[in-house]
Amino acid sequence: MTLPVPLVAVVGNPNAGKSALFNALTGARQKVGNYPGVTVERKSGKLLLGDGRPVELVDLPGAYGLDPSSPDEAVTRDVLTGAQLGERKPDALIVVLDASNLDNHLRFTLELRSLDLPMVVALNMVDMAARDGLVIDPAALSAELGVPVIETVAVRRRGIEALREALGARLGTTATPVPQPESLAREARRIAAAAVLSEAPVRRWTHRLDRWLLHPLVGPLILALVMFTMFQAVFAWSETPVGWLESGIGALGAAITERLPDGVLRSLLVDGIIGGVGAVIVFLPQILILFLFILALEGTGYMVRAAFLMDRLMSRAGLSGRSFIPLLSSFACAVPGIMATRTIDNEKDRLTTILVAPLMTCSARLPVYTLVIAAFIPNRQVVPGVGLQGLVMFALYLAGIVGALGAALMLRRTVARGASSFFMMELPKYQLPALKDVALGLWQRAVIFLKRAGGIILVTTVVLWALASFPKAGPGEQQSEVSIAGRIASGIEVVVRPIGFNHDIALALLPSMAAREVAVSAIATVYAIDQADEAQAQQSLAERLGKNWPLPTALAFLAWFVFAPQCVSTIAVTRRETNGWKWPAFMVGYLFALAYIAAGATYWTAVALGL
Ligand SMILES: Nc1nc2c(ncn2[C@@H]2O[C@H](COP(=O)(O)OP(=O)(O)OP(=O)(O)O)[C@@H](O)[C@H]2O)c(=O)[nH]1
Ligand SMILES: [Mg+2]
Repeated sequence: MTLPVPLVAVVGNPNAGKSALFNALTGARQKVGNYPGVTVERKSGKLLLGDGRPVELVDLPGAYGLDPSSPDEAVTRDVLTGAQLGERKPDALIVVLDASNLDNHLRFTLELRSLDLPMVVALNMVDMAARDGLVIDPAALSAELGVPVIETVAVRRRGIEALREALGARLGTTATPVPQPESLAREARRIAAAAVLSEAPVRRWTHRLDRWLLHPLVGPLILALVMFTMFQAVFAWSETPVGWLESGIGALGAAITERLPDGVLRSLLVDGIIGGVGAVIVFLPQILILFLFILALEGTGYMVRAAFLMDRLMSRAGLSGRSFIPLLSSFACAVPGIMATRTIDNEKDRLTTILVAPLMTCSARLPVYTLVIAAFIPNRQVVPGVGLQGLVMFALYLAGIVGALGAALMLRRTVARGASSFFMMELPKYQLPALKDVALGLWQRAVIFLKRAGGIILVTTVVLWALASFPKAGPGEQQSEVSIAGRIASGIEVVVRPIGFNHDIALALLPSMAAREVAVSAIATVYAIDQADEAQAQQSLAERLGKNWPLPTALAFLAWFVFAPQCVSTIAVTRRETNGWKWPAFMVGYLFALAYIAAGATYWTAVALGL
């Protein structure tokens, strides 16, 4: 009977280059199977040491530590502790580290040391590190860790021979037990710092910044502060350009009114197109300011950090960090956001992300929020530098995010039950955003917005204008009551009356299914058609709203727009991405229910508070 050959496991963080190293060491002598009872692949191969001794090498799934957060990681832990069915306990380890990610990867190495198995460290990807201006001293690292450290470039087969030799020398020896440090992360950082000979300034900067920006407590606070500043700026910086646009559009309407005789054509142009579409176009500066922030933050490398910070929170809601980018793009529009979920390979993760994406506040809601806020929330400072209006806007965005996390949590427990996957992202270096990229991004945003205004918003507004203009009101009748649109609105009003909505809102709800901004253009158009006298025509839309709507109604309207699935394109793309009507129907149902409840609760709370 022959003794089994020694078993050596290749371990390390995901993407450290384990498989590349495994391939370089074993060549074509590989066997692929499955661990019994789980769908995790077992890849093993034969390796001949320098003296001809054979060794069986096994390529383990990447892991961040011995505390598993996925089935793959559980297999890694079980193999290492000898608990895995169908595997014997390894006799030695090859620990693979990504040199350019040293402090992160060393954490796992330190944890592995507690297994008391002989080990050899492969300091892999030194080519990438060198490219980034990072030089590491393997001898210093070896002295700190108390194990041999070999520099490798797995994909170029560099260091493979040295690694084989070191393994041969190590195999059969016993590891000296080392006490576990109190904090793995701190010890990993200390060792990494001791082993780094030189670092390009940008890497050093990145590390220093990340110490604060990714700090478990300070990091989220800074993120909240950044978002908060963004919404303050949306109001504070836009005042002047919005004023210009408003007076330009006003002047255009006045000029046409002067030149055309009173009639259907003039009403179409002035009340329908200029009044309606113009009411939406004035929000261009705000949208551009919002995207200026988003694009600049992306350009600096901060957005990925934001995703990293959100990952922990999202995993508690049953979403993975992979959902962050789709959800982030949903702040622009849910349609590209939902399409971006294709990168999520876990079906349940993907479905959950699609279903909650519409809760992220898309830029089409911005005009609605801004209009109502401008009309009802006084423009005063809560504390110096912090405006109340920006604060309310921040709260509305936050409500969407909290709603999404809550909904994800519910969905994960019910219709989208299943394990979620874990995801670790590469953090890029910080840099100044490229001016050209930001400018180009803003330009694209402006074009998208104006195309919407000239396309779907224009068409819907004109249709609404027609429905709101005919039949003509007789003496003593209100046009907005007797017109076709008015009658439809009166029907809808019955349903939405209990949550505090009025006739104006009821009228805006249906056309704003085409595009959310139409809520603004619809109200503007109906007011324009309805205006009884010159004095009213002089008032801005916000002023008129402020006079006509009770505050609880306005707040309920805002709450509605946080949750309502008010957009047919989103429903259509959901149908396409989920291959059927089941999930879009479900989405529309639960979001309308949520919106109705939120608006009702807001209204009745506001009424009870005597607002
Ligand atoms: N430049 C460079 N690239 C490498 C090196 N080693 C691996 N890579 C590349 O890094 C990527 C990840 O390598 P893998 O070998 O798949 O990493 P892994 O550790 O097996 O990853 P998981 O199995 O997902 O945990 C691949 O694209 C490799 O080609 C290296 O030394 N230098
Ligand atoms: Mg691998």
